[in-house]
Amino acid sequence: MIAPPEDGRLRLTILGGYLGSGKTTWLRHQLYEGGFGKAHILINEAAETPVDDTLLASQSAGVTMLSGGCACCTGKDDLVNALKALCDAHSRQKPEDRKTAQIVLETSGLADPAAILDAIQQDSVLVHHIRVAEIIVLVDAMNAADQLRTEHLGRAQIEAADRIILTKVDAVPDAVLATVVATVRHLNPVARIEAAVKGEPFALPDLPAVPPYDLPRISDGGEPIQPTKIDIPDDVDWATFSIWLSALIYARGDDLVRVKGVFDTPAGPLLLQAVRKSVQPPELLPPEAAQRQNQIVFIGRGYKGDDLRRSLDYFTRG
Ligand SMILES: Nc1nc2c(ncn2[C@@H]2O[C@H](COP(=O)(O)OP(=O)(O)OP(=O)(O)O)[C@@H](O)[C@H]2O)c(=O)[nH]1
Repeated sequence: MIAPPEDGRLRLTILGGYLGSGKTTWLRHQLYEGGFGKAHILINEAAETPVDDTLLASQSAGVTMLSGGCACCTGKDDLVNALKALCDAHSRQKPEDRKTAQIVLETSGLADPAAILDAIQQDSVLVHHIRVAEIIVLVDAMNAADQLRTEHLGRAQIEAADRIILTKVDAVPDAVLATVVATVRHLNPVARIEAAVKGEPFALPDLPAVPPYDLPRISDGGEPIQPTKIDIPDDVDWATFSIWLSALIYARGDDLVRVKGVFDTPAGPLLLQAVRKSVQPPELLPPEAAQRQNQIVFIGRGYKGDDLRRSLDYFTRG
């Protein structure tokens, strides 16, 4: 998609990418560097998980959480209404502020950016007030092989992009990176391909010419990926909980695509997360996140939420 010239409409950037691909990390860095000016941020998380707004609030003009489901399907109306509200506010701004105003939509990891673009273009009000400037899609170089072989959505996201940013390139050897680049290029021959490490731009090295991953034919009709939120009891024994969580991720990491939780600790709210079997170092959050503590969200397929709850209960209570 080629962005039309400036025409007084409010500029929107759609930031997509599969679950855990690094969207919040990248956006945080861009906002810190002033990359999107003082943009208004719309966040649509797959599981009402509770942290991205606190991570992004301080560097933006404002943050709106869209928690009524994925913005490309069940949450489409919420997205359209939120965009209309922002258009209203934009039309009341002073002319000099209107020129620089913009929106960044961080989609849920389960959203197809093409469907979001379609929803905007199909709305007779939005199409006159919003200009979709760019669709940026982040691709996790560490997990791309698994995701692209098995997830139809991962491929659809890449196909929809104007710009693709490969993330976690610090964690993969050049041989893997070369195959990821070849695969992304095969899926979307026209998008610009860049790379980043924890949000910082990273110059791609000269990579050998290699064939793309062999991608089997898959349909998008498989078992849907679902979020399950579990409240962790305040009196949980943390050592036992950690063992349970590690064992669960080790045993079921291929089904649990994403795990994200915020826990109350004496040092403040602590964010714990994993992308498939890769558990990330814990991160202390700003104190505002404290109201959402002791909740963990699992996003995946092939298990029932109640089974997870029972397993945790059994393990931690003996
Ligand atoms: N090594 C490495 N880790 C990264 C990089 N970018 C992100 N991460 C880590 O990957 C994990 C997921 O990053 P997020 O930014 O939360 O990903 P997301 O796409 O916003 O996740 P969802 O909103 O749940 O889909 C975090 O633990 C990040 O620290 C990177 O370039 N290198």
